[in-house]
Amino acid sequence: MAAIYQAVYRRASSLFCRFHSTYVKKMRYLNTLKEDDDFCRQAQTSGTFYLFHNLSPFLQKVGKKYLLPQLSAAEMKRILEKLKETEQWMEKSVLIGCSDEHVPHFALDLGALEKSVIESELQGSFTDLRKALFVVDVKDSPLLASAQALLQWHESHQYCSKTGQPTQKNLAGSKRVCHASGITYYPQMSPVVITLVSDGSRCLLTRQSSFPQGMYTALSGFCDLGESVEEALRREVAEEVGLEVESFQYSASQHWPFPSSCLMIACHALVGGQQTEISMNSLELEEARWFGLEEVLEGLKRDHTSSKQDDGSFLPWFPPKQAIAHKLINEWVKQQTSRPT
Ligand SMILES: NC(=O)C1=CN([C@@H]2O[C@H](COP(=O)(O)OP(=O)(O)OC[C@H]3O[C@@H](n4cnc5c(N)ncnc54)[C@H](OP(=O)(O)O)[C@@H]3O)[C@@H](O)[C@H]2O)C=CC1
Ligand SMILES: [Mg+2]
Repeated sequence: MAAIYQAVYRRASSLFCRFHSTYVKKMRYLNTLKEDDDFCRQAQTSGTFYLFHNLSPFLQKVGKKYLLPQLSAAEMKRILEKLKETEQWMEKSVLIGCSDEHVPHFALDLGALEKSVIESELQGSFTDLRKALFVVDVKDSPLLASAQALLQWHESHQYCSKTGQPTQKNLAGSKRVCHASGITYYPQMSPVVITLVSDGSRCLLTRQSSFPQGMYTALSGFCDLGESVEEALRREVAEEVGLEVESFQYSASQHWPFPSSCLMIACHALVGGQQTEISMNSLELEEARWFGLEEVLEGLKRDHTSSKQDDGSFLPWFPPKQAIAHKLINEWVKQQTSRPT
């Protein structure tokens, strides 16, 4: 009985919170969808769907642009009918957001179904995320990354790690439950500190051997269990380049889906003017060096194609604006150019 009252309460509060801002109403609506399967099932009939196929998002190329189409529930049903599948498939979707007008958005992976039929029917193609993320409109990248990450999490958490029994997704896909052990599993992100180290007039950028040739970025590292962001930042800078951080400042954070979901916590760090000699951990890094303002300004003008020189060498370039390292580097340039001379 309590569950019914709870559901009625939630619906009533979401309907009568007219005094709240659009944002608050939106967050409360999304929370109700996550908590109330019946409410979410009902909402699906008026929702929109982003399609994936084995974790590759469906994109449509229009001219030079790559669009991220949203299918209506009716179009979703038509596609499933064409594939001779039942509407039940829609319940395999996961909630990834909603519009200000409370139209819920879902992501659905049709990986078990015939890809070519869907692509020809919808006039587009399923595209690897590592490409898709950088060709869609930059405002769509975070949604694409989180949708794919949530679908990937469900795919890799089909069984309870305690009982080995299958786990069940709730309608919105915000959790999975093992009914044998009663354990609830929630999607996780691994916290990573990414740090642009500066000595006041230079910034320290690094390369791993796995990076595209010529690309340098800020150093980064996963937080160990039990570590604060501060402790992880100091440890990673000491571990990777042998320097001691004197002070640091939080900048911003970002969900990053590669290789699996990380929460990038971006900071600027200052090292003491005297101890700036880098001792690089060559197990982790291929290169780590100081960059002056001029060299950074030049690098920001390049990308992976213009970096390559006629003699086969590569001039430094930096991650694109979809990566939070780009923001750190631009903030450092602003700091440098606004310093009193
Ligand atoms: N968005 C952006 O601007 C940038 C994002 N990144 C991302 O930051 C992440 C971390 O960068 P990286 O420098 O490689 O990290 P680290 O410096 O921590 O080194 C990677 C090592 O961390 C360990 N590790 C891997 N996964 C995890 C995990 N989930 N939790 C704890 N430890 C882990 C592994 O060590 P072992 O093999 O010993 O287990 C791995 O070899 C990467 O996913 C990278 O894609 C990096 C730079 C820029
Ligand atoms: Mg690292």
